Amino acid sequence: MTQPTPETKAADPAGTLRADGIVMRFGGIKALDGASIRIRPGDTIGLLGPNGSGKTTLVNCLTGILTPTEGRIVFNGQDITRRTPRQRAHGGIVRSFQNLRLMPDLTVAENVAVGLAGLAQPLRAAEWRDRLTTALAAQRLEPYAHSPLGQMPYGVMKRVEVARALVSRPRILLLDEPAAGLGGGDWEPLAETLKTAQEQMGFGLLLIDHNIEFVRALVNRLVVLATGQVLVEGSPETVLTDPEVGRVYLGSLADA
Ligand SMILES: Nc1ncnc2c1ncn2[C@@H]1O[C@H](COP(=O)(O)OP(=O)(O)OP(=O)(O)O)[C@@H](O)[C@H]1O
Repeated sequence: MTQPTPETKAADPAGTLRADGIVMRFGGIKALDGASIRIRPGDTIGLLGPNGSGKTTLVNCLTGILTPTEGRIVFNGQDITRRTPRQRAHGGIVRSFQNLRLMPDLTVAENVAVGLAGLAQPLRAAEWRDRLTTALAAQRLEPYAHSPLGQMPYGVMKRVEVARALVSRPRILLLDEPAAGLGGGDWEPLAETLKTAQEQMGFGLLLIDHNIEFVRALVNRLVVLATGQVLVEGSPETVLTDPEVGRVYLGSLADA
């Protein structure tokens, strides 16, 4: 089995987000049991694991929706374990949600612009427009900018959700199942646009998705959770051929 690599704090570059030894209890349930992860600027990491293994809980701890029972969240060398989601978003830790939180009666551009509403500093009009235009272009949404979102195909809606996260220029982007519900090759435009945006903007990306092809198209490192602990981490090639990962996770996908 591939062992998680011990990583030293001293090696963290500026803008690194890390979770150290996170335990999260919900009453009698231990959703996380000492999980650690490190996301550096420029990293692209896929977080995999069976249903209920703690993936969303870990992301919720990283973004401040949950305060862990034990362990620390550190960003840019500072302990942010008790900071609110809003404070973390102002620092550049941005997420999208597993279920779309879009407004179908507003246009595509208006939905993307919602991502600018919570910025720490109000933007000048020119900068506001520039960010919106860049985010729409990054997700190839210009042709739909002025159309009501509710009339768009599902694949476009998923790209709107990502553009809404990109518009705030994240340093760390956390995506929870961005390709969920995209059948066939419908995930490919999302993977392409996201990859290009990540390369151009240089943010650290942590991605949860059960679509292994989609994840492989985007990430250069995989972390597999099982029962709230990191089972394995490493390159996609190493992790996906690990017998333990096959048994605990990939087997469950085949059964689904
Ligand atoms: N708010 C909560 N209250 C009680 N139990 C919770 C809560 N949130 C998560 N859990 C439990 O914690 C465990 C981990 O859940 P989590 O949603 O993090 O798993 P996951 O790996 O994201 O699963 P999935 O792939 O199905 O989204 C599960 O047993 C779940 O039922």
